[in-house]
Amino acid sequence: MSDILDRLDAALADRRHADSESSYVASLHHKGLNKILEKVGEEAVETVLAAKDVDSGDSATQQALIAETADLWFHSLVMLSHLGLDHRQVLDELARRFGVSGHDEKAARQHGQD
Ligand SMILES: N=c1c2ncn([C@@H]3O[C@H](COP(=O)(O)OP(=O)(O)OP(=O)(O)O)[C@@H](O)[C@H]3O)c2ncn1[C@@H]1O[C@H](COP(=O)(O)O)[C@@H](O)[C@H]1O
Repeated sequence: MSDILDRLDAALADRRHADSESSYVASLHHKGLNKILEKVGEEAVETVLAAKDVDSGDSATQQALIAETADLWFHSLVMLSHLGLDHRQVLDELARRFGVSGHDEKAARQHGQD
């Protein structure tokens, strides 16, 4: 999986300063962080709506959710790229969390606040 993420991040870096007319990625960077965040929010909402529409066993609604999730991931990667970050830091964070129960992590956080 991370092969396509590596390739996509390389493409995002390459397209960052391209011509906005020919590159959607360049046009997002050109419009700035607020536009990119607006797209992330929009794609998050569309993902939630597509998930609510999934009919178990119905491949069309499942495919619609997959497409919306891909849009969300893509725009999230553009956001990271705009801020000088990339997917590797996110994967590292997921790796760091791997095997740590969310309940245990939350309890440790709350304990630390006492
Ligand atoms: N993976 C993607 C990708 N996924 C989704 N999109 C675009 O994201 C947009 C989705 O947003 P919407 O559905 O809201 O479309 P829209 O209505 O046209 O958008 P707005 O006008 O509302 O901003 C569409 O234009 C999609 O084509 C993507 N655009 C580019 N990529 C990758 O980025 C690379 C570089 O793209 P360019 O910069 O366009 O060359 C491509 O080769 C791909 O690998």
